[in-house]
Amino acid sequence: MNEQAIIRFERVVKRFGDVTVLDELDFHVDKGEKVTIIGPSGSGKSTVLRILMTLEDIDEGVIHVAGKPLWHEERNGTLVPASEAHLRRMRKEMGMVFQQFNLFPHMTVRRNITEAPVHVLKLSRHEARQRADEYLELVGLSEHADKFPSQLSGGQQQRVAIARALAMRPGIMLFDEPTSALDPELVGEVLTVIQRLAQEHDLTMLLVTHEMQFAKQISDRICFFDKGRVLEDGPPEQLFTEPREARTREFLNAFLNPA
Ligand SMILES: Nc1ncnc2c1ncn2[C@@H]1O[C@H](COP(=O)(O)OP(=O)(O)OP(=O)(O)O)[C@@H](O)[C@H]1O
Repeated sequence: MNEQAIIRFERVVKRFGDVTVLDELDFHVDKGEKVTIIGPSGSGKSTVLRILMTLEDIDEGVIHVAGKPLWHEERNGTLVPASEAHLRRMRKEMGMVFQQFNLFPHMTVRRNITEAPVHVLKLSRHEARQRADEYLELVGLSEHADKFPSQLSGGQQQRVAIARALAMRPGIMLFDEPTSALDPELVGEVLTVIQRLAQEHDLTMLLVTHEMQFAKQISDRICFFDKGRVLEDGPPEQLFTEPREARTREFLNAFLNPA
């Protein structure tokens, strides 16, 4: 067992009806590690992130986040299903950036960022505003603070979504295909922000992306998912150039040399 792990899945099963999406998944991310999940469509990549954000529950197994069970609580030495209060506490450990930016359309950019710190962390409006401005600067959008999301490009909206997640100061950031809804010319600005975060901040990052070149640059480790399990993982220089498994090779060949 890996004691460094800040995220640890142990024999996690997730089913949707008759379909087993995660099949006794063992998976971990160490503190400070940048990990990218790649794999075929339907292999369970997004489900892993959605389970971590408590948007989906699990059928079997145990997940630990920051040393505590996520979907369970310890009562009298045994694990029982987590209460809503426990899930709320655990959610604060993580921030998530979705494919669709999910900003509140009727709020300004700054307000989008201050809402959760005020309501969840109980910061004063003044503190939350200062914090919002700090993160808007980090994502290069200070001059857009008073605009509404519809007045921004997709790339800018996604950078606001990143600032919004960071404003909760989570130890772990989850990115679910953060550039796949963007026009190609807007992908770079979002990747640049994520890359800067990876290099300059002491965050644990777990990313699902089809941007292989980017994954190679920022990741400490790549996990190849197949049928709800990690088929193989390794540092990018190894996994992209000398994958051990035939399935990984097939996937990478099809991906890097589409017909
Ligand atoms: N809420 C749901 N209800 C029913 N089935 C679902 C639900 N969410 C996901 N699935 C199914 O679970 C499987 C895994 O989905 P998931 O989104 O995790 O795959 P993925 O590896 O992220 O794929 P992609 O690269 O296409 O996004 C898919 O077959 C999907 O159709």
